[in-house]
Amino acid sequence: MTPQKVAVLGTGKIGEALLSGMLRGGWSPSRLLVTARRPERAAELRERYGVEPVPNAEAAKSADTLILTPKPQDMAALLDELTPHVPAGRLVISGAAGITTGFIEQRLPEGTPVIRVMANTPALVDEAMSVISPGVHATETHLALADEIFGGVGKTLRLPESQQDAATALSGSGPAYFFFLVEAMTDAGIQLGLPRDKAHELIVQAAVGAATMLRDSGEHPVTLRENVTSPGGTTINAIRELENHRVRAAFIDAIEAARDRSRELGA
Ligand SMILES: NC(=O)C1=CN([C@@H]2O[C@H](COP(=O)(O)OP(=O)(O)OC[C@H]3O[C@@H](n4cnc5c(N)ncnc54)[C@H](O)[C@@H]3O)[C@@H](O)[C@H]2O)C=CC1
Ligand SMILES: O=C(O)[C@@H]1CCC=N1
Repeated sequence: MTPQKVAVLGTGKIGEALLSGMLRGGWSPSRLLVTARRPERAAELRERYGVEPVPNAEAAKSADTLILTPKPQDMAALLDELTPHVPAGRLVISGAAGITTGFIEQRLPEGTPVIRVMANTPALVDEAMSVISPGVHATETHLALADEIFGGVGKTLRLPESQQDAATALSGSGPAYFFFLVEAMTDAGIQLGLPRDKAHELIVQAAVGAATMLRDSGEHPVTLRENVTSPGGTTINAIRELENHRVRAAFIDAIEAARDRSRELGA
C-alpha cells in the first residue's frame, strides 16, 4: 500500500533530510506536504523543494501518512495541535528520540496506528540507518509503508521498541561520533605539521575506505584492524595509546549516556 500523500510535520534537519531523499527517490512534490513553525522556514522549503507548506491542522486532515519530526520537547505541543484534526486510521510515524509510541497513542484518537523510527542524517546521501518499531495498532501493512519511505534513503531495520533508546544512541547519534573522530584526527594531523586541508583529505579517505571494507568485506572489525597492525610497527604504538587513554571504555560510557538521555526524553 503506497500512501497517496505524506506530510512531514516539524521539518528541521532530519525532516528535510527525509524529504529531500523522498524527492530524489521519485516522490512527486504534489504528494508531499510540509509544516514548519517559522514562515521563513516554510518559504525556504517551498523554494528549495517545490513542496507545499501547510498549517499542521491541514496536513493532519489531508495527508494519509504523517511523519512527525519536531524535537522531543516539542512533541506534546504538536500532538495537542494535531489531535482534533487527525481522522481515524491515519498512520503517524514519529522520528523523535525518546518519545514512545505509547506517548503518541495516548494523545491521538483511539486506535491510531503509530510507528517509531530512528533515522540519521546520512539520509541526505541515501545512506541512512532507520530503525523501525510498531506501536500497538500498527499492522504489517503500516510497517511495510514505513520500510518503503525510509528504505528510500538508506537501510531499515525492525527492532522491538524496547531497543529504540539503544538504537538512538548507536545509529541515530552515531554519525556525530565519527565526525568528532575526524575532527580529533585532523587536530592530530595539524600537530604533526600537515596542512589542515591535506590532513582532512587523508582522514576522510581513510574513513571512506574503512567504512566500505566494514560494509562489504564480510570480515570482522578485529580482523580488519589486525591486518593494519604490523608487528613492531606504527599502528600498535597508536593502539597502545588509545588503550592507555581508555578510549574503548569512553565509547561505552558515552553511548550509555546517550541511551540514558533518550530514555529521559521519553519519560
Ligand atoms: N538531527 C539528527 O541527526 C537526528 C534527529 N532525530 C530526531 O529528529 C527530531 C528533529 O531533530 P532535528 O531535525 O535535528 O531538529 P530541528 O530543530 O532541526 O527540527 C525540528 C523542527 O521542528 C519544528 N517544529 C517544532 N514544533 C513545531 C510545530 N508545532 N509545528 C511545526 N513545526 C514545528 C521546529 O521549528 C524545527 O524546524 C528530534 O526529535 C530528534 O530526536 C532523529 C535522528 C537523527
Ligand atoms: O541528538 C539528538 O537528540 C538527536 C537524536 C539522534 C541524533 N540526534
